[in-house]
Amino acid sequence: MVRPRGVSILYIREAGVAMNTSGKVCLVTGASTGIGKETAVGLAKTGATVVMAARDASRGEEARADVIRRSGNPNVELLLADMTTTGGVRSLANQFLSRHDRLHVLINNAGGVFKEHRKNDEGMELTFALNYYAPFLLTHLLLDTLKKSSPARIVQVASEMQAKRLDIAQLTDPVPYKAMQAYGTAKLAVVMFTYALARELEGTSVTVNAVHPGVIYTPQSARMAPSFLRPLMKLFMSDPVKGAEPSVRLAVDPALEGVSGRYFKQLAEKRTGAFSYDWQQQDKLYTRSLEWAFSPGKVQTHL
Ligand SMILES: NC(=O)c1ccc[n+]([C@@H]2O[C@H](COP(=O)([O-])OP(=O)(O)OC[C@H]3O[C@@H](n4cnc5c(N)ncnc54)[C@H](O)[C@@H]3O)[C@@H](O)[C@H]2O)c1
Repeated sequence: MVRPRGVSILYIREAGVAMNTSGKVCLVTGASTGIGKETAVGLAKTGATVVMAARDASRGEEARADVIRRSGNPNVELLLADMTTTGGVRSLANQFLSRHDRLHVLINNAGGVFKEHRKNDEGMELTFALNYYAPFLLTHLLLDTLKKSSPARIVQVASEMQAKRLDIAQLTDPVPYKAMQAYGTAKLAVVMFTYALARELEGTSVTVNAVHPGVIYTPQSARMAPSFLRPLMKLFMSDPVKGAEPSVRLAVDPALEGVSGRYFKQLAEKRTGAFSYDWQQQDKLYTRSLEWAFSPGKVQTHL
């Protein structure tokens, strides 16, 4: 492995924490733009090997070169996958495992809103597939490796925009489809998954936390608004460097060692809605998701 130029312990000014991550491997999804790309820069600055997952080869390569240039760390890799499909997520896990037998930090960052109702080949609506199911599946495909590498951390990039409750029977293909409602439901599911997984991982040294990155001007937030409003949004919203700070901190701050099953609004721990803490609902969601992922014949989504 090539050592990053200069130092192995860096002071991360943005996150305000000192850490040594050289020799550690971090995987960041949705790393070619926005918060994910800045998270890759932040982690690369700590000296870690950073594996960036992206969908598009040329955008991904461009982003990788930029992360190397800005961090001074040459140990930055790129993997390609479309995370709206089960095959894409499995391919990402396989590509990762064919290169690495250790994973210390998994940042499930890829996300977005599909304005139109679209489904993947398995009949799963795409906003749900990308924001909830992809992180669920990827985490499980990499869980043994995370355990083997522990202490290890999983960071789920959620959102403040969480639905108040969810109906498991309606999850995979909500009808009628309302884009922001589907996004809020998927992000609630991510938070509930975080709490359930933290319980599953009790007794191990693998932690999992969810985070709201703030209100950040990125390609995704820009796409959600009419073009005439974008300059104004850019003026009043935070930039992606700020949006990456919470993920970087949750990934590597030594003060958070052992902290698990929590939700952070930027850098502060917060409570989420009452429904998210209902462990019976969490378990229902978890069990159903395991069936989609690992029981042949049950991947079809109408339940
Ligand atoms: N920007 C905000 O204000 C805000 C607020 C709350 C939560 N978030 C969350 O932060 C995360 C990052 O979003 P962002 O704002 O940086 O937006 P972004 O559009 O810059 O980043 C999203 C990333 O996900 C990737 N992605 C999208 N579809 C994909 C697919 N099918 N396969 C693989 N990768 C795919 C994109 O390539 C991109 O790199 C998302 O999970 C988003 O929901 C953002």
